[in-house]
Amino acid sequence: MTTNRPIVEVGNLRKSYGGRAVVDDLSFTVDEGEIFGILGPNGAGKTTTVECIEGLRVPDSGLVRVAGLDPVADHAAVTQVLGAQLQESELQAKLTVREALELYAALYPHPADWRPLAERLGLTDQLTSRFGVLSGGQKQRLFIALALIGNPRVVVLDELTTGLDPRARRDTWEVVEDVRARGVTVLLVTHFMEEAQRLCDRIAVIDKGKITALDTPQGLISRTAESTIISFTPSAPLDDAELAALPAVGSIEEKDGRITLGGTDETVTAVLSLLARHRITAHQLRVTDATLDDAFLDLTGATR
Ligand SMILES: Nc1ncnc2c1ncn2[C@@H]1O[C@H](COP(=O)(O)OP(=O)(O)OP(=O)(O)O)[C@@H](O)[C@H]1O
Repeated sequence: MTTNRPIVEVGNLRKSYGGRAVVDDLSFTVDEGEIFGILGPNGAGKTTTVECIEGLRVPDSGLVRVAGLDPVADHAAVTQVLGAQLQESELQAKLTVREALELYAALYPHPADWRPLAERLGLTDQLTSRFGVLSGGQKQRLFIALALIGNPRVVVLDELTTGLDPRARRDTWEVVEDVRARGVTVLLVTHFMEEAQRLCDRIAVIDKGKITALDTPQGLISRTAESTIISFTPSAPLDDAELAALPAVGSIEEKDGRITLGGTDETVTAVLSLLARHRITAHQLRVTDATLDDAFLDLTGATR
């Protein structure tokens, strides 16, 4: 449940390297209790943006606030409200899960009790295991536990499920949903559309350092020119020109007698009346929504 009160504010953020703007005038806010996604192609500036929010990089200009604090000037205070996922190289292989939890809990004045946290993240059986022998999924669970151990109000998860198998990825999603259900705001950087579509309340799509769209997953999908895909096998041949003349038709493909059209809801009605007019039956008629994948490719100008 979001509160519509911004807990993260980014205004006209700029960061350049070697004279090249990698974050170019970014502005957005994240509401308390929200799962906010940042999507974008490689090198788009996602990590640079979240590291400015974490106070790990100093912006060239612009404003960043986390719970009203400046992540650079008030860095110590920000680390008390913001939990960030560690990178793998930041934990020693010989450290056990229990030692890591105790070590990180000691860094905070009011840490969460690590035992229920470990239990919730399914780490209880691994407490005596050394970090170096954990599976990818177990390591990610530990990183989430360590990001949450200081009882943060905001947690930043950057490429959380990269390298995980589908089962571990789904388990991790449930953990993220559970974190949010406890009122923690989640800032999620991801390359996985399914992950963004399932988890995020809103998504900022970043390309070449700029926001190209900011909306709910469904809102982003409905911006694509072809929000609906219609496919069917007609009982008799259909004239391509007649199909192309239908309202809002984008792409038309024909393979082995099966026709696939990209369009909108309006196109579906028009296809059905065209078929009825010609007394043609549509076998195996399928109407599906475009996915966030399609929207992402449209919004970042990438090719399918
Ligand atoms: N410290 C640095 N010095 C020079 N260039 C940098 C530095 N950090 C990032 N960059 C460049 O800034 C651009 C944005 O990098 P960033 O890591 O923010 O992208 P990203 O969107 O997180 O990419 P990815 O999805 O590949 O992780 C890249 O071209 C990168 O090479």
